[in-house]
Amino acid sequence: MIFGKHINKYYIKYAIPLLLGIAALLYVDYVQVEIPRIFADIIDKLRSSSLTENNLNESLMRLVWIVLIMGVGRVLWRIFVFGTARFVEHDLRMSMFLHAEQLGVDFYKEHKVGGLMTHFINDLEAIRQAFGPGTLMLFDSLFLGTIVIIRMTQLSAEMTLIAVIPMVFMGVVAMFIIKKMRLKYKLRQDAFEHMTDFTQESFSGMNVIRAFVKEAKESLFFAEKNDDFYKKHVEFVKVMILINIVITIFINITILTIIAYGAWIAITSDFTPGQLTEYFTLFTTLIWPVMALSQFASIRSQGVASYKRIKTFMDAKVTVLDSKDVLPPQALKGGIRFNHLNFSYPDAPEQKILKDISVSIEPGEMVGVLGRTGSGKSTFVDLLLRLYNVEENALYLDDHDIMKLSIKNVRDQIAYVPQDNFLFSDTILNNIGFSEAQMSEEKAVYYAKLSDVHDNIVDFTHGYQTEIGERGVTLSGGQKQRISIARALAKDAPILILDDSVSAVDTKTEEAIIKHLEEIRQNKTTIVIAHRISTIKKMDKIILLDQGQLLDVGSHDELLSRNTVYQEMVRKQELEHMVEG
Ligand SMILES: Nc1ncnc2c1ncn2[C@@H]1O[C@H](COP(=O)(O)OP(=O)(O)OP(=O)(O)O)[C@@H](O)[C@H]1O
Repeated sequence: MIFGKHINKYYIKYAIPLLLGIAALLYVDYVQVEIPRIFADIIDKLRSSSLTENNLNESLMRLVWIVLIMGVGRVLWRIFVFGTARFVEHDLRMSMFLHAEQLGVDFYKEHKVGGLMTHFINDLEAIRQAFGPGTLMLFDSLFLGTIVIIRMTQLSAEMTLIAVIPMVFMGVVAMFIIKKMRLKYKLRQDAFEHMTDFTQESFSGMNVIRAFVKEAKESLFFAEKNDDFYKKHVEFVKVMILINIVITIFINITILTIIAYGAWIAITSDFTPGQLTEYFTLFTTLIWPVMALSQFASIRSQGVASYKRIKTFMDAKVTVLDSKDVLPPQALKGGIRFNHLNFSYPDAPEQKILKDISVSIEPGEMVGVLGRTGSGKSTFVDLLLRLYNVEENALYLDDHDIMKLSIKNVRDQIAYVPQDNFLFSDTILNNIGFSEAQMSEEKAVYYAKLSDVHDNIVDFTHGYQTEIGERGVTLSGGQKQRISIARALAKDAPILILDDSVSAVDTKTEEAIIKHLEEIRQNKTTIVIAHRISTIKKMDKIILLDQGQLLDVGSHDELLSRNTVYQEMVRKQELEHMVEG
């Protein structure tokens, strides 16, 4: 059993199956205690030669019934308690994923993917164990332990006192060890997280490692993390073993005491051999609740440590949220206005990335964004996607302050080709059709042709059904870029943003794509970040950024006639072009 604000709701949601499971468990415990009594009865009747065939059959029938009830009961509590724990794990994983989708770019900058994966695998498993087997062990040990002790006390209060005193000592010692175990488990999980982080990053950067011939160095680093995890794991296991040793020692001491004391009272009093047998059987039945209690403590301490880690993740603040006075969904025409906008990234508030930007883009305009590397071009478009919060009245979509529009509303109206051209490990068709539930191949072909990638796709053996990524083909940088463009075009949104998205294609392909954009994006706003002036030369407007400042806005001819920085850029690129021949 484990409690916490992210878990408590599941006790209510799954109260019925949980209660049914616990009821089945308690009933099994209740009938189970009857077994020693039946054996004692048979033994005593045998000793006094009063056992008849009828008596024996009756006792055997009772035993059969008890075994049957226990069998059915055990299946029931497995289904209800363990099954519920699986549902809880499933639901919690779902809400963790939903939360992960809400968390902002700043969170993913701070937390590594490998570590987050540990929450979704190991920590959830520890919580499931605490919720399912943990709950079962707690109820089982408390209820079975109590009824066994009551029955043992009825048989011999003195002997029960002797049996229970070591158990109490054992409980106290175990409590100290369990506290230590919780700490060791946390250290083990942290070490595991570091190892997973490192592994994930090494796999992602395998080509860089190979290119720099750094396999040996990486192996050494990995060995360090692996050794650390091994040590932490062994330390944790040592404490687990210690607790088992303590329990075993105390139980054996108690068994020895009971045998000696039981034999003595059997000789000196009217305690019958049947009663002594029942007492021993009850005591052996008591071993399970004691073991279960210690296992419960171990499972729970792991569950609590894992829950704390998951809680930190679940409590991570979603910083980009809809404002309280959010407007109802608006159909946007594609007008954009920056109004003296200043922007700093949340993790570096002192460093101004965009400074006093004021510029307007009319609906349907095709706009190029140009600037040296690091001048703030990606930041400029990221703000349009509402990936970050901006000051009020600093950025407008049509006539609406972006901060007053719902995030969904904003993002629904924008199609985006990211700089890294991320594609999913799925078919090409599903990648192009990402904005729709199920895009027809015909439609995907239309957009692939516009992005000049159709001919490449049909060359693959499985065409549009070709799997991309780990399980499928590896695409070239240019192919990836063009599939990303097709995916964005297929969304057919009022605003389209291409963040340096034609850099990996040759000039001819680039020209073809831009021409297609001009044709199909009439009356829809298109923003293209580029490094090559040739990409944006013919656009309605070019926004020139430099060190986060808006240097100039105008057509190619206007900028060429008045802006020295632009003139210099044109001159340099013409020279490069000539050198490339
Ligand atoms: N998440 C972030 N946190 C802090 N600073 C950032 C973050 N992302 C970018 N920056 C900084 O903001 C500045 C502008 O970056 P941005 O990516 O917008 O430039 P860019 O013009 O698109 O560059 P490039 O042409 O190389 O893509 C850079 O100095 C960069 O280091």
